[in-house]
Amino acid sequence: MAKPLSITSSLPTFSTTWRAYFEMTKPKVVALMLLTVLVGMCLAVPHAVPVQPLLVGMLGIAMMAGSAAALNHLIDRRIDGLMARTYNRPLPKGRISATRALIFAASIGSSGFIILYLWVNPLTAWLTFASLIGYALVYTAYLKRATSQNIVIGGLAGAMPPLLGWTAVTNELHGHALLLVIIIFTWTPPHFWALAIHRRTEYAKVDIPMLPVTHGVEFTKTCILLYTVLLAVACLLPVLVGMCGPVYFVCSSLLSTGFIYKAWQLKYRDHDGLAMQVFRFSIYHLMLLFMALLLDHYLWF
Ligand code: HEM
Ligand SMILES: CC(C)=CCC/C(C)=C/CC/C(C)=C/COP(=O)(O)OP(=O)(O)O
Repeated sequence: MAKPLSITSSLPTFSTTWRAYFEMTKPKVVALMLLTVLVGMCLAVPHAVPVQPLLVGMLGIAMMAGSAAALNHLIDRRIDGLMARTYNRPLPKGRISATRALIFAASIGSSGFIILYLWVNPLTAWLTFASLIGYALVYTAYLKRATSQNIVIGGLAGAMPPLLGWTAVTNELHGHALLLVIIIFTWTPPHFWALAIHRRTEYAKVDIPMLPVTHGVEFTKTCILLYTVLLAVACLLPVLVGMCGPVYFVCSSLLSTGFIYKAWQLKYRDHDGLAMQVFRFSIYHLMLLFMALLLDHYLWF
């Protein structure tokens, strides 16, 4: 017997709509960014971080990063709808309209800016705003479609969070914070190009000039390997300037060795699945590296 037709089951509930908005903020990416913000805050002062910049700063930066991510969903809705990895996102699936997405991004972005400006400091508010523009407009709307170096240049916006954490607490720029930015900046290409190798046919289909599409898989694998070596050098800089001690040195050396080994395997051992292994490894690498910075800081002082 045919099942009775349910009208209500196809209507969006409060919880599915809420989940769709949440999904647009790229919560897992923003969560890892917030860890790097926290580390920037903790390393900025030898004592405990004051509660106000800690909580309010994290909230404001999270809101503006979430807004940048929602704008990325809005700008990319057409190509997202054509790629297997992204076709199910709220905008291409019609779970949220473009107007509502824009209102959502503008609301959380402007609220985040006001929170940072009034209750943290204007320097952090403006730097976070620059990161938002860098990711949502410069990278997404322009670089992504214009050059195979899109994520190298655009990666600067995603690398900013530890500096934002630092300025939230001190209200000034410092060379040590820039070293943390350099680490994420050199980490981004191997992080993303590994995924881009795996998804190259989809990027080619929508005419996005990602490196494996424009320069081929072998060249991209070589670049990934070179960037993991560059990243290993960048990871040593905090030790060389006396910012970090032996705990960080040991942990970061192990992580660098692991990442170079994975990238080496990707280049010289041809087997399916290695690219995604490198991508997943990159996420654990960054998370553990920043946890090591934190551990070292509190054991060192
Ligand atoms: C321009 C720079 C970056 C690009 C192009 C990029 C690209 C990507 C892409 C395409 C994914 C999606 C993978 C999927 O849907 O399965 C992803 C996942 C991820 N990225 Fe990045 N990324 C960048 C920077 C960053 C930064 C700075 C962080 C953190 C500090 C980060 C953390 C993550 C995490 C945690 C995931 C996994 C998310 C999940 O499992 O849902 N990424 N990245
Ligand atoms: C204010 C501030 C700190 C801003 C940072 C914003 C932010 C969330 C950056 C994340 C970088 C990222 C996930 C890029 C992927 O975009 P993509 O379009 O290449 O990937 P996609 O196809 O998965 O959307």
